[in-house]
Amino acid sequence: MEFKSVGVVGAGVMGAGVAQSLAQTGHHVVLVDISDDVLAKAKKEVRNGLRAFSLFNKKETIDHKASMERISYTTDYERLADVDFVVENVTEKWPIKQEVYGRIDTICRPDVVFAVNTSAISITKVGGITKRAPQVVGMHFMNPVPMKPMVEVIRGFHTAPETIDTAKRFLAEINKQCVVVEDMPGFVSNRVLMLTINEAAFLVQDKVAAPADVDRIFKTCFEHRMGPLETADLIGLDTILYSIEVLYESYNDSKYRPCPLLKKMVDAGLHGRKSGRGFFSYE
Ligand SMILES: NC(=O)c1ccc[n+]([C@@H]2O[C@H](COP(=O)([O-])OP(=O)(O)OC[C@H]3O[C@@H](n4cnc5c(N)ncnc54)[C@H](O)[C@@H]3O)[C@@H](O)[C@H]2O)c1
Repeated sequence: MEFKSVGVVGAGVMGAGVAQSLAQTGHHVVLVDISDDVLAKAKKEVRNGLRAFSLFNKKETIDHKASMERISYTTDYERLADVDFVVENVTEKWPIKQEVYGRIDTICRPDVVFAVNTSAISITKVGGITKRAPQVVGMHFMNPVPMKPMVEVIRGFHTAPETIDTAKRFLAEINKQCVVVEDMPGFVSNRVLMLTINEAAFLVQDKVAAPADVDRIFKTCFEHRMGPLETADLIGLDTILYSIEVLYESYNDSKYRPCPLLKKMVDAGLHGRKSGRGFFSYE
C-alpha cells in the first residue's frame, strides 16, 4: 500500500464518505473538521455507512471494527504533518477553501499531493494559492462515496503528469475508477447536472409541476434512477446553491443564475437529506 496515512479535511457528507472508503480499504485516516459536533456526526455516518456497504455488497468482507479504528477524528490541523496524501472536502465557498489550502500547504510535507473535492471550483485557481500547483489535482467524488465506483479527476493548468498518475494509483487503492478531464468550472458532471437541478427548481417555483412529478418524469421517461430534485436533496441544497453561484461567477453567464426558490429554501434551513427536509421530507 503506497498511501498508508491519508488526511481528509472536512468531515461533512463527502468527507465522511471519503474517510469510510479509505478506512475500509485498509488506510489510516486523519479526519479534520473545525467542529467537534460535525466529527461526532461523521463517526456515526461512517458506522452506518459501513453497515449499508456490507448490506449492498455481500461478496466483500469488511472488518467494521478495524475500519472504525483506522480513523482519527480531530480539529487539530497539525495532525496532517505526517500524512502521505490529502483529500480536501470543505464547504463549497472560495474563502473557506482558500484559508484551508493556506494552512495545509505549510503543515503537510512538500511531496504530498492535494486532491480537491469540489463541485465547481477551478482546480487551477486552487493550485495558484499553494506553493505546489503541480501537485494539486481535482478529485470529484460522487455521493455516497463508498457506493459510487467512478471519480472525475481534473487536471489543473499546472497539474503535473506524475500527479495524475499518483491520483490514479490512489483511487485504485480505494477501488475506484476514474475519468480524467480538463479544468473548467463544473468540469463535465456538474456543468450539466447543476443546470438541470437549477432548472428543475424553477419548474417547482413556477408551479409547472410538484417535485414528485418533476422527478417521476425523469425516472419513468428517461429511466434515471433518481430524479433531479431527489438528487439535489442527496447532494445538499446548500452545496447546490454554492456550486451554481460558483458557475455563475466563473462563466459570467446568466444561464447559471441561481433559482430564487433554491436560495429561499437554503435560507430557511432546508438543506435536503442532511437537514431532514429539502424538496422532500426525510423526518
Ligand atoms: N454533497 C455532494 O454530493 C458533493 C459531491 C461531490 C463534491 N462535493 C464537494 O465536496 C465538498 C464538501 O461538500 P459536502 O457536501 O461534504 O459539504 P458539507 O457541508 O456536508 O461539509 C463541509 C464540511 O466542511 C467543514 N469545514 C468548513 N470549514 C472548514 C475548515 N476551515 N476546516 C475543516 N473543515 C471545515 C464543515 O464543518 C463541514 O463539516 C464541497 O466542495 C462540495 O462542492 C459535494
